[in-house]
Amino acid sequence: MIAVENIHKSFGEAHILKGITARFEKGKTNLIIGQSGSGKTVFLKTLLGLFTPEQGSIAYDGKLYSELTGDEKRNLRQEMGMVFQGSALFDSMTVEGNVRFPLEMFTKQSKSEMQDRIDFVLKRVNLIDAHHKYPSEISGGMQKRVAIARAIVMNPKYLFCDEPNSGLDPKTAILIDNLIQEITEEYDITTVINTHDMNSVMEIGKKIIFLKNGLKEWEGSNKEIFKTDNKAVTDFVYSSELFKKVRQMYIEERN
Ligand SMILES: Nc1ncnc2c1ncn2[C@@H]1O[C@H](COP(=O)(O)OP(=O)(O)OP(=O)(O)O)[C@@H](O)[C@H]1O
Repeated sequence: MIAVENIHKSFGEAHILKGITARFEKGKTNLIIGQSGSGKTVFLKTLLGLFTPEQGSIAYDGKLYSELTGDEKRNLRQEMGMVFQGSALFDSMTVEGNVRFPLEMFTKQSKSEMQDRIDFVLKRVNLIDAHHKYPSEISGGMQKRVAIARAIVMNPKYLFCDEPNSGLDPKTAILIDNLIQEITEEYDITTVINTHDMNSVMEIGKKIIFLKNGLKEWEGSNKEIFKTDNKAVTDFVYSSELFKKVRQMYIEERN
């Protein structure tokens, strides 16, 4: 579980995060949604320890980040997996090489231990025949699977995903969402996902934090988001005609 209290982050005069308090639960897919520029990426990077907030606190499973020693902070970083927007694979490395990279960087495992772990995580993300291919030789959906395999190879307690669906067709996007959800539940990971994708909200939004202008405007689940009368949330969720119709049907059914 990650508990955030009153987080503020500015860049010069620009006050981006204006006092966010939130909890991200273990074994759940926690989604951060909000319009472009609302501060989602800055928030995610702050949770990852890439940005230092000027005010407020973050506790990882009860341990306050500000009270950790340098070694403890390094250990914590190794417990964090990250799936970047656009996969961010190393083009010059094979699928296996990409997944091996964190193991070589951060562990002293033998070659055979590494190979066992690589085989295990690639199988877990349903990539069996792609070990020796290069990123340019596989599809976008397969690249995401490699990025997920690389993110979980160190057995993380925390998994952060920035727009994991960007660039994927809707069907592949749902498969990737479901994979992230299954892995989160199976390994009891605290997963935080930044997304614009309303399909993701509906499919895996077990807990949703809606940001507006650097503040938490609303929180709830995918079931609750359809019932809310919060105008900022409904404007965001129902900006598409399809979702407007879904809401209308929901309201008609309710009456
Ligand atoms: N390193 C930085 N230095 C200065 N300003 C920044 C920095 N990173 C982000 N910002 C500003 O913070 C604001 C919020 O940006 P952020 O990337 O968090 O938005 P977002 O909600 O993730 O948007 P999107 O959905 O488009 O990715 C923007 O105005 C952006 O210009």
